[in-house]
Parts: sequence; structure tokens; C-alpha cells
Amino acid sequence: MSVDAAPVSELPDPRDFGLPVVTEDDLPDELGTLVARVHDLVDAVAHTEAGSAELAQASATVHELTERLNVKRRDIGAMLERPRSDGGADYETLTNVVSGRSNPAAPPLVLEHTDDGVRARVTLNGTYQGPPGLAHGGWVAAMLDQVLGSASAAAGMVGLTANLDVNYRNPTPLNAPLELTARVTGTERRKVFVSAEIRHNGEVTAEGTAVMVRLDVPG
Ligand SMILES: CCCCC/C=C\C/C=C\C/C=C\C/C=C\CCCC(=O)SCCNC(=O)CCNC(=O)[C@H](O)C(C)(C)COP(=O)(O)OP(=O)(O)OC[C@H]1O[C@@H](n2cnc3c(N)ncnc32)[C@H](O)[C@@H]1OP(=O)(O)O
Repeated sequence: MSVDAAPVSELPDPRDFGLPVVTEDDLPDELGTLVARVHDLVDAVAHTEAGSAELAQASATVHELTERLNVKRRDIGAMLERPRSDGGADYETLTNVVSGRSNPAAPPLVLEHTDDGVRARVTLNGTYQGPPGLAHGGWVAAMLDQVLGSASAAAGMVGLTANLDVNYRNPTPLNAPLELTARVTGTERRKVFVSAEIRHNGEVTAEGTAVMVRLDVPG
């Protein structure tokens, strides 16, 4: 693959795109606890066999809680800034549906940088079900998209997915540890070519490739 655009060494600052930025200090520990509990709540709701009275009471409690939390809402698009050891910063979308720190709908995918890209670990509960007992193919694609985008960003090239190809090699299990790996395989002008796999017990369940198109910083 030809390389005729040098990767930028620094990630763009989301503020240059007009996005609000928060730091970990802005996030109370209690938010993390709430997110984890609501994540479990969604699973409980999806699978409960409780009776009518119990369900009615739970609905009222949840409705009241929703109204209380909605009193003060964060702007959509908020980015979380995390300082890096080299003095730079990493950014992640706070409510990203796959890995967002404040999103109870996120599995969540926990990402780390590796020598050649990124690795993520995740266990999907029963709310990510597609076929009985198995992960939904759309979620498999979403998780691949996330690590593919993150691998591009980790290499200093933040972009949007222009094309995503997924091959489902084996069923992806629920309630079992999964490992995702992704890396940049080439660049061409603003295009960044990336590839990724999902593994369970070392066996590939799905693999994906994407073309990310690098974003130009406004101005
Ligand atoms: C939003 C601001 C964010 C700022 C954030 C700052 C810091 C953030 C830091 C970290 C973030 C970390 C991780 C992110 C991780 C994961 C996120 C998940 C990824 C997603 O979930 S993302 C959502 C889904 N995604 C979209 O919502 C895209 C919709 N789409 C468009 O917005 C445009 O379509 C765009 C921008 C893609 C291109 O538009 P454009 O006008 O800029 O560029 P243009 O068309 O000129 O193409 C330039 C070159 O790409 C080639 N090209 C174009 N399309 C192609 C295709 N389909 N297949 C193959 N090649 C293609 C052309 O052929 C040309 O190639 P060539 O150079 O060879 O001529």
C-alpha cells in the first residue's frame, strides 16, 4: 500500500471541531457506579419474569429516576480527554455506544494501545443477543468498527469510517470473554486502511477491514 501522506503525530483537539471536552476529574466516581448498575438493569429488564405488581413499581421508580437525572444534561458530542504519559492527550466520545464511559448501553469495550495498534477486551451480556444465545451481527460489526477507528486514531489519524467489510467466521458467544485487535495496514492520501479481528479462546469469530477517511481540522 502506498504511503503518500505522513500520519499526523498529534491527535486533533476536539475543541477545534467545536466539541465540548471534559476530563476524568469532571466525572464523579458515582457516575461510573451508576452506569454499571444501569447496564445491569437493562439486562435485568430484558430477562425478568417478575409479576405485574413488581413491574409496575419498577417502572415508576425508573421513570422518577429518569426525570431526576434529566434535570441536568451534558451536551451531545462531549469528548473525554485523558492525559498520556508523553504529555499529549487521548480523546474518546463520552457516550460512544460501544466504549463510552458514561453510556450504560455500551458493553463496554475496554481499549488499550499495543505496539502495532489497539487491543480491547469485552464480555457481552444477553442484551446483545441476535440469534438465540449468540451476539448480534450488527454489534459484532459495531465493535469491529470501533477498534478499527481507534487503531487509526491511535496512529494519529482520526477519521470517519467510509467503508466497512465484515466476515463472520464463527458465532460470537455471549457471556464469554472476547478479545479484539486492530491495526493500520496502510495509508493513501486521506485514506487509512485498517484491519481487525474478534477472538474467543484464540479462535477468530469475525474479522473486519475498513477504509477510514482522515478528518481535516477546520481552518
Ligand atoms: C467529528 C469530529 C471529531 C473530532 C475528534 C477529535 C479527536 C477524536 C479522537 C479520537 C477518536 C477515537 C476513536 C474513534 C473511533 C471509532 C469511531 C467509530 C467510527 C465510526 O463509527 S464513523 C461513523 C460512520 N461513518 C460516517 O458517518 C461517515 C459518513 N461519510 C462521510 O462523512 C464522508 O463520505 C467521508 C468523510 C467518509 C469522506 O468524504 P470527504 O468528502 O471528506 O472525502 P472524499 O469523498 O473526497 O474521499 C476522500 C478519499 O476517500 C475515498 N472514499 C470515500 N468514500 C469511500 C468509500 N465508501 N470507500 C472507499 N473509499 C472511499 C475517496 O475515493 C477519496 O480517495 P482518493 O484520495 O483516492 O481520491
